Amino acid sequence: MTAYLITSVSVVGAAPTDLLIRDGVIAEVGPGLTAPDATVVDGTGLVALPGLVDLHTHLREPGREDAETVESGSRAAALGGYTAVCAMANTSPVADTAGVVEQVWRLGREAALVDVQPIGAVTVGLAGERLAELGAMADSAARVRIFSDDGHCVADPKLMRRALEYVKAFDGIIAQHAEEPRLTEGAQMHEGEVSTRLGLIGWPAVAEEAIIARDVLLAEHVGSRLHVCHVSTAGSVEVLRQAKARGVRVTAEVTPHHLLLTDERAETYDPVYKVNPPLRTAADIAALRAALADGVIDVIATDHAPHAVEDKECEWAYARPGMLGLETALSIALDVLGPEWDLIAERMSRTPARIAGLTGHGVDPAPGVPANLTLIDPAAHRTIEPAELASRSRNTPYARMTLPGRIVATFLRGEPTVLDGKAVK
Ligand SMILES: NC(=O)N[C@@H](CC(=O)O)C(=O)O
Ligand SMILES: [Zn+2]
Ligand SMILES: [Zn+2]
Repeated sequence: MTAYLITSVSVVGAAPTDLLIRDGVIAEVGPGLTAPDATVVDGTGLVALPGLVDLHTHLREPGREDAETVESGSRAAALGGYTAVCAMANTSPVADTAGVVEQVWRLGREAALVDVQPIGAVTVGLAGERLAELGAMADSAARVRIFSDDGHCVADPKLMRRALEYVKAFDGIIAQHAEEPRLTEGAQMHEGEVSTRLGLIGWPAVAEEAIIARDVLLAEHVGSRLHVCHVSTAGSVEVLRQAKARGVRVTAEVTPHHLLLTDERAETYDPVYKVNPPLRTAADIAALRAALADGVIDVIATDHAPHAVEDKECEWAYARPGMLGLETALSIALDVLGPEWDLIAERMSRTPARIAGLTGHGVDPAPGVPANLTLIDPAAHRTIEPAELASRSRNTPYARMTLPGRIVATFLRGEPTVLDGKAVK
């Protein structure tokens, strides 16, 4: 194994120091280190963060390898500064058995660009009718701890209750896509002034808020862990704030796009802006940003949702919802939060690693710690060109936008997956 000496790097915003990586771990931290056998990486002007961890990634394999594969999504993740991603279960076949989650886990190991932690489905085929083999997935080689029907809501309260009860035995989590389906039939975008003007059927904020309110009560009743996916409204933040104040075991995520983009994007009729939950209003964005700062929202998760050209470059009504996120998330966080490195490390690495139970991730560089880290140049800017992304899909909402920050290097257990801003393999 090659040793790496990263010189004059700011660790999570602190004064510059050197980091020596040897045998997969951080061997030494301190100014003026020497190591003749090590490859030197000049860290001047760069910030080192614990490798980012994404709680919500769609890798599309098995089933839609034309849109993304475990390998292409892993490469996109590494280029975005990630060292671990949790892969959602809405594949084809659905990841609702030990066999499928083990296949995804194995593909992740083979790609060896990030740690791929499969999420298991809550219900068979995401159909919302009966529980999947949660125990078998938990006991499998993939050691699944997070279960989600993401893409669909576990709408039946009895099933949701049983799922929460079931995973309690192994401290599992149910990650809910909060959408009351009866309130979003035919919905195309956020229900509000813009949807009225455009004449599109709206997806009301209350469809999300009603499910979160119900689920925090169920989680409280059962004493189980609930995670709320892609929180998008100010009202959801208030429900979560109250639940957390009561001590409910609930965590929540927000996506980069819900922190930046509003429903006015729909005026372009460009389906790249179609996503679930939909882009909301400036007031929602303000509430989400405040909740991220004060901890009511625990993490930024990408909801990286690659889609093939034919599923996206069509009429708005027929386009699939979802947008890319892995390669731009840190830049959006930097744009939205500013150089608040400790907060960024907390929301994008330490807390998601803790929620997912990924030991060895989400730990700041220090002697003896697994060398999972990313180096960012905060002063650099880059213009997003969809064709240059590592993802197999092109549906980024940030095309031709100039964003702050550039990932210079990412290390997974001491081996670079990205160097000089380029994927190593
Ligand atoms: N976010 C989306 O709009 N789409 C996701 C599913 C989901 O996260 O609900 C997808 O799988 O494409
Ligand atoms: Zn979802
Ligand atoms: Zn999703």
